[in-house]
Amino acid sequence: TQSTRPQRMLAAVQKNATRGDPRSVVKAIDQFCRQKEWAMNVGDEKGCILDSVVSEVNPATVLELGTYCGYSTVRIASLLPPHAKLITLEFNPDNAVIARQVIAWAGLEDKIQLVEGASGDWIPKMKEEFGVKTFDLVFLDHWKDRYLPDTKLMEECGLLRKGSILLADNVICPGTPDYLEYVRNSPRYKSQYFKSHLEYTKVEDGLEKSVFLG
Ligand SMILES: C[S@@+](CC[C@H](N)C(=O)[O-])C[C@H]1O[C@@H](n2cnc3c(N)ncnc32)[C@H](O)[C@@H]1O
Ligand SMILES: O=C(c1ccccc1)c1ccc(O)c(O)c1[N+](=O)[O-]
Ligand SMILES: [Mg+2]
Repeated sequence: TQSTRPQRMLAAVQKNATRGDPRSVVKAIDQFCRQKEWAMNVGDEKGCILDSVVSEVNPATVLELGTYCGYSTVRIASLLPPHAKLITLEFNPDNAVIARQVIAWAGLEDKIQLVEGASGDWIPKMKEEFGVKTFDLVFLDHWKDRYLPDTKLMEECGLLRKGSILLADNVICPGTPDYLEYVRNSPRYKSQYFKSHLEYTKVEDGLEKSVFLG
């Protein structure tokens, strides 16, 4: 039977990356996506911006919306301080199966909790299920029409504190116009655009970094 792109991506990781070496996993996936098949990972160019924001925030608690195969999950977790925790949400079970193996290959299982299910269902349960108070950093990279409703939901559930950082992928391509308008015009956020390109292409895209002001 025909394999899927995530399965072929995992095979490339297991073939070309070193177990326990997160950076080699990131490199193997980027090589696969540049040389073999495009895939919707945040990628190497925007990934460098992601790295710089993670390093600057040095978060103890991170929420990622949209795991896919775990590329950005591994990228973020590899930069976290000891005892820091990353919760990543993925509602496609086939993707979750692959992501768990990519995360294991990188040796980052202890820092990452992959939760299978929809963000809208799980965000209201974060406190009771995972003992989370607030998130220091949220990486938004799931379906683009969910960025705004989930941001409002996180506000309502008290998951953001003064200084929490939202980092959103794809604000230009495919685009998240309602989210962008909200974080750029709301008095509750201070927003900044990081111009870049759609992963593995020359098409313009970028990340929007928004600080929650409380
Ligand atoms: C662009 S991919 C994530 C890429 C990943 N962040 C990376 O850079 O490697 C988007 C993923 O979000 C998942 N997704 C979309 N909407 C979701 C939702 N509401 N809750 C949970 N997962 C969702 C999709 O199944 C898909 O795997
Ligand atoms: O929506 C797409 C998409 C649309 C059409 C075909 C393939 C992907 C996409 C493209 C680049 C991204 O970085 C990304 O996060 C997504 N996504 O699905 O969330
Ligand atoms: Mg994306």
